Amino acid sequence: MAGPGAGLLRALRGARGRGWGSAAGGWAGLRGRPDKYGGVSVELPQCQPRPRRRERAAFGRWLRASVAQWQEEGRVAVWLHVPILQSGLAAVAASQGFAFHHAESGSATLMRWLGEGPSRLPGYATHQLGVAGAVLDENAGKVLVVQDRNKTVNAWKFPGGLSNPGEDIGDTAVREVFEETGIKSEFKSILSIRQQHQHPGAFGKSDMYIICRLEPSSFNINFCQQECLRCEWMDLDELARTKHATPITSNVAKLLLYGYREGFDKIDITMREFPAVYTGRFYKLYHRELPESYRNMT
Ligand SMILES: NC(=O)C1=CN([C@@H]2O[C@H](COP(=O)(O)OP(=O)(O)OC[C@H]3O[C@@H](n4cnc5c(N)ncnc54)[C@H](O)[C@@H]3O)[C@@H](O)[C@H]2O)C=CC1
Ligand SMILES: [Mg+2]
Repeated sequence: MAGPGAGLLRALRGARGRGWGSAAGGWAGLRGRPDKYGGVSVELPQCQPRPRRRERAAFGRWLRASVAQWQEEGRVAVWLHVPILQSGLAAVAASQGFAFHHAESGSATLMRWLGEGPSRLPGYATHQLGVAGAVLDENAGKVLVVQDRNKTVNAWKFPGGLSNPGEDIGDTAVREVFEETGIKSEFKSILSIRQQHQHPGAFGKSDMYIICRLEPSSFNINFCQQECLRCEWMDLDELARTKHATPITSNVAKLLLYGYREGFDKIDITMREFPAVYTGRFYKLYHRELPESYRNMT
């Protein structure tokens, strides 16, 4: 058979080459992969075109029989990974008690709890992370501030933005400051963390907003016209007093001024890096200064 339907039919006929006459149709060859929590995970094949009524009906029969089998085996949950072009199968699964757990650009993951009592399956991402940089020129006592082009109230704030997947906090601050203002800088510490729920800019999810202390290594502003209306080096003392700043910016400006005058050790949450035991990667631990005698305690 030629044409775009060939891949789908081949995939659906499965490893054993069973035809559409059998109850499960081509899905008979598809197997679930057990996970360590007692659940089972199924990847539906990537194939085109969209499933028609006959394929959806065969999938529904296969799913019903498979779920009954997994229940008999004592499995507590089913995870179903559905490629976006097969989204019609998500509707079939929904009619059998499945619900969306999360989606990436090319696929959706559905879940169904089979265990006793209410579902104990964990939710997906609950927060987005925004990071801003308070870049302080210590010689001049000036701090870098911007006004957002897309906000109705033009209050001063620190340049910043959303973290990319897999990006460290300090790297987001340095990148966003450079993209929005053209200023190069180095991460020194975390100054504050704001958590806000049901955030309109986070599609109703929670928002974590971290402000870092950065040290500049360049001083000529070349700000992004799309994102910013204005960008300036402002006296830190003035930023701490002005009414034309967002409340978080005002509070952190006061904190930064206190550290500038009395010593950054009073305000800094610094970072140390450690090897992660399980993944073989490194993680970053942020905390207030810990004296050497405590660090090396055994
Ligand atoms: N209190 C403060 O001083 C402020 C804090 N924040 C925090 O900063 C972080 C986000 O910083 P941003 O500078 O906003 O991020 P960002 O610098 O990564 O920019 C986000 C971009 O996405 C665009 N965008 C956002 N939603 C969109 C949508 N629905 N459709 C089309 N385009 C969209 C925006 O116009 C902007 O260009 C958050 O954590 C937020 O809570 C943001 C503004 C003020
Ligand atoms: Mg921004």
